[in-house]
Amino acid sequence: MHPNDPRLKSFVAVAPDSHFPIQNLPFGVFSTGAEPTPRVGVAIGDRVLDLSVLEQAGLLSAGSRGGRVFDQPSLNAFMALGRTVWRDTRARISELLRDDAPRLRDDPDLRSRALVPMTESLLHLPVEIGGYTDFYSSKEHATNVGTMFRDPKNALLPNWLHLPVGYNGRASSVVVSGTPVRRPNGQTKAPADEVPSFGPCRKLDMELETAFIVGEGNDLGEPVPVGDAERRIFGMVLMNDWSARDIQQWEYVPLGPFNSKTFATSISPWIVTLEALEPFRVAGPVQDPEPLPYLRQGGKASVDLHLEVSLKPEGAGKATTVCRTNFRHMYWSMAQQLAHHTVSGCNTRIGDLMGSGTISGPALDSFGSLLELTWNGQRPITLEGGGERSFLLDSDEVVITGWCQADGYRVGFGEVAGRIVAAHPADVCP
Ligand SMILES: O=C(O)/C=C/C(=O)CC(=O)CC(=O)O
Ligand SMILES: [Ca+2]
Ligand SMILES: [Mg+2]
Repeated sequence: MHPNDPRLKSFVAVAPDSHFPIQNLPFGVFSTGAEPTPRVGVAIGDRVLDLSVLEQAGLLSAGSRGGRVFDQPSLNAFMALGRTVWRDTRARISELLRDDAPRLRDDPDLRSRALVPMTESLLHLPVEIGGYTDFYSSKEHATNVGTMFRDPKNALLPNWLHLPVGYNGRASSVVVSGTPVRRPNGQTKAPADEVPSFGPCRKLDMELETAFIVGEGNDLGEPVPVGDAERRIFGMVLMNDWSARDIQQWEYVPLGPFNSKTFATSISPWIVTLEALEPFRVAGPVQDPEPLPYLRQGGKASVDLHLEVSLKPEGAGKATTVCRTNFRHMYWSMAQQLAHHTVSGCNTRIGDLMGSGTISGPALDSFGSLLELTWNGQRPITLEGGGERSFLLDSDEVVITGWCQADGYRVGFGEVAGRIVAAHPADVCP
């Protein structure tokens, strides 16, 4: 049976609302208190399947030609083996986890070493990220920000419908879910101020995004054709592109965001493979005007991926869901983003992270940032259990989650979470 077959069941118990049924099998890097060396695992129900244990037991042969690939602190070595190996490995893992497969199921010693409770696992950044690019591919988001930051009458800039706008971000500050996020200090200047001042960001925001991870790079000078782009994508994660709006608004002209987005970018720890997302592929929005030939892509360019953002102040009994939306609203696809990124001859490398851009939908509660949800602070959000928010306060926690819904199970991403910690005192900063 194909590993995406809805009839598959695992001998590992999987709750119906779990994000990690046997049809998913996302890859990540984890460690435990008992074995603190990070290694590669796959999520199944509330367990992590330790691929380094299976590899050592001779049950996985992915790295047979290139040494051990799962006994590694990142997925880069495994990704380097190429797409056929990614697919064969996922199929092999699926076989080993099936409820009718005795090899792992009936070996209590191997099972206890290979299946680790997720609650006992520390999840790490799954890949070594050499480069990080962030796109700007939601038409609704670009229209909203253009309206607030620039000219409501010309909210969408003239290039926007012709190319997937993006900028080169900062790979060094990409962190895994759960890492605290320190409020940045920086320069700001409100329109009424005569000169800029220095201090903690007062408009700290989140951005709901997904990102894809390049699994096969391209050589310098060799663009990736749009039709060849998807087979190079290993998989997707959830991403929160934390943004300091007051710093951004002053600094971004004319080269784009700089310090306002480099203090942290959080990603979810499990990489959901493009293969697992295959059953949920859908067409994206109609593109009018038709893009130039190098960006033309037919077929199911998008994914029906439900997304939610919640906000929880420290000590609050309950989180408030502030956004519900769907990845399928995105105007520019991942393949178009990669084709455009490389059309100049720019090379990409295994492990490069490509952010989708903030994912906003058409409805008022489907906007993917507080900037849009509160309309730059003019319409604060009411929190469950009292209080309101325009932008993030210290100790607030933001959690992004997302899943594809099948009949009776979910192929999900887990979550990406981050809590805000107070800025360093501005007077001790240089
Ligand atoms: O329109 C602007 O000036 C800025 C927009 C953003 O901050 C969004 C950005 O980081 C790209 C995105 O996430 O869509
Ligand atoms: Ca962004
Ligand atoms: Mg960032």
